[in-house]
Amino acid sequence: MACAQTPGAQPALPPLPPPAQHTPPGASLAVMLDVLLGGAAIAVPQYQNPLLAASLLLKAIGAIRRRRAPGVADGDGRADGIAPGRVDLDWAELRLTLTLKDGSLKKILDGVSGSARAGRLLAIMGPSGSGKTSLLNALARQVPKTKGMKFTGRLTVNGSAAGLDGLPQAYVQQDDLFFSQLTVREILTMAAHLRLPPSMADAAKDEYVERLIAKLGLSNSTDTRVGDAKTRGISNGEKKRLSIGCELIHSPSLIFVDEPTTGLDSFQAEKVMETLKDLVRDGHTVICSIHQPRSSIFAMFDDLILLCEGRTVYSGPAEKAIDHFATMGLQCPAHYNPAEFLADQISLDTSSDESREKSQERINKLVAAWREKGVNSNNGKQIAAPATAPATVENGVKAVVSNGVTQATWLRQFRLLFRRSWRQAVRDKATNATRAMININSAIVFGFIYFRLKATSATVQDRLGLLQVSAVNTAMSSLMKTISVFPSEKTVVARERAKRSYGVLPYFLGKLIAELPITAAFPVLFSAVLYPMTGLNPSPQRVARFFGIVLLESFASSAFGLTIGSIAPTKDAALAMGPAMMLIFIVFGGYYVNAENVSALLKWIPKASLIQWGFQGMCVNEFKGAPFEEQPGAKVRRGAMKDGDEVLQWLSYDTMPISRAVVANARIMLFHYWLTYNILKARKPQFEKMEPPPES
Ligand SMILES: Nc1ncnc2c1ncn2[C@@H]1O[C@H](COP(=O)(O)OP(=O)(O)OP(=O)(O)O)[C@@H](O)[C@H]1O
Repeated sequence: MACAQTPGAQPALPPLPPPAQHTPPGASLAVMLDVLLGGAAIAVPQYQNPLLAASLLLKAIGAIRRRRAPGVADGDGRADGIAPGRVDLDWAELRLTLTLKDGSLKKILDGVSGSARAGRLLAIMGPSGSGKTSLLNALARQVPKTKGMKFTGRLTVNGSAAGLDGLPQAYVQQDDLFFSQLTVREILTMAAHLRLPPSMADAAKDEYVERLIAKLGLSNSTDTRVGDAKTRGISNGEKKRLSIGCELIHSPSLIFVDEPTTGLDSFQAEKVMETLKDLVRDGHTVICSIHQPRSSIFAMFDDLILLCEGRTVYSGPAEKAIDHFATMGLQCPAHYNPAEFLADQISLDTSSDESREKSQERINKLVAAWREKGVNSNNGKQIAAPATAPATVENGVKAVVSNGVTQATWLRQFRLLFRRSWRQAVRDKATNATRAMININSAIVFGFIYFRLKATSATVQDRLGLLQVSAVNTAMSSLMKTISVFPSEKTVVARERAKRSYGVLPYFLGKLIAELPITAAFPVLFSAVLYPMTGLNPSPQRVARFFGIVLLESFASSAFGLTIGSIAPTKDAALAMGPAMMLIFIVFGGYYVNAENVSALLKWIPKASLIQWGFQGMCVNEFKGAPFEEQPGAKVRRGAMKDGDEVLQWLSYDTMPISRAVVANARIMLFHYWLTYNILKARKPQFEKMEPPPES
């Protein structure tokens, strides 16, 4: 017996269109697209209603799933049908244990068993920390590699463990990560061009994206940028649907969705769940975790797993959960949201010692009862309700359109990723304008401090100070720009790489080349304001060289920032590490410490200091062969230097050509690019391997 709906709950959703008719395999891709295009002609007016639009997503995906393309030759490995077929997932005795530093064992998942059926929406519910995400990770075989973690259990697809290999699956993570300056259409188009078969024409991919946008209910936001904390973009619900859309590009059989409604208002949450429900109706196997849904969302669940402290409390048809609790003497009051009731029963009440004890006792009883039931009925394996496959689901596993791994050539990947980096870099006008202002302001401030310096012995200290300040400012502003952006970008890239959407090299090269003009613009701006104000050596050749030295130092610093950003686990960590390390390079930047006097142990630091090489290059450029002006009537100070060469002698730079500083900074830049590339490559997301349960 299910609880009655909560009064005031959302009105019933409009009925969904019936699932698309099953078409026998062997139809062509052109036919598939035809259906998509033709279908859209009828459906377009309905997209004004986002609920209907979301529900229609099914038809598009379904059409792709069920028909084959003429453009997709059998020879490319996707014979007989684009679509992944029916996938039934079963698992038993899943255990995730973590050995903590003190030697104790933390049971994250404690012998969880269950199943998910094609054409049924399975929800995993439980209080925070109960293991919902861990179970999804385990089922997706994406348990992040962690020291001390052990992952055991049995997992089968359509009754076979071998079915897991190459299974087209999608995992929509809880947080929606995108390049913020790209629009909805651009993001989906890129995903389509990377992950759909190359034999499908570009125009067809674009058309497909348009249909997908419409059916995701994103038509009104097609050309809206995703946005970020600084710039308002699409709503959170739209972001979630965009995440789902990106994962659906390759029409996966199995879809995992972690907390799809978290952070959404009830209307948006319902729309997202409708989208999932539609996919289920088409025969996809959808498993989602959810915290505490409203009753209308609970009513969409076909099957339910209740987790508490990593243990199963219930696993079976959603509508029977209340009955199961009733047999334990836990009666759901009338007119009460069943999801809320269930959540209350399996939550630990920590408000007082007494209530904690009482709730813990109740939870233990529920776990024991379920274990007992499971052992008696299924030899320890709780299986969800026998699934009735919807009429549209084909029996047996069919070949797939794509397993989501990139299908694009190296050059294609590079072009797509270059374009994305370019758009991300140039469109962020607010950040670029702020950086430009900061550089201009710094140049004006330093320009006034060192205003119109004369080329005399009296200004040697000022000029050295100015050159050191220029080297430090160039390095710091480039470093900060990079480390404030790259760690977040790295997270998006790591996620995309986990899906094998593209390689590191095309991404990294595309990024470096696309960002070249923006990386160059700010130091050029800084120098263009500073140089004329301060009256440094006005010879055109020296001016050009100064700009070149600053530019190269800026690139080297940006490359150093990439290394920091790739090592640091978070943006905050990068922001702490970067300036602290740069401070060492400042101390050994040529002005405060003479490299010749440094102990053997520290000799490498000035050599690695991009500031030192920048400063050295600027000094040689400014002083080499530069006579000092006569100062009639001025008192000649004791020890005053008579020309620029003497300054360089004093600095121990007299035998150094500018080329040495240039080559050194170029080497530092290339070294950090190489290091970053290798760190990115090595830091591929790694997952725990599932081992069989100990008893088998
Ligand atoms: N890699 C890990 N290292 C340490 N503890 C972990 C790890 N993974 C999971 N845990 C712990 O396992 C428990 C379950 O975590 P999980 O994220 O699966 O819970 P959840 O039900 O999804 O929680 P929420 O609803 O808050 O997201 C938590 O106590 C969590 O701290």
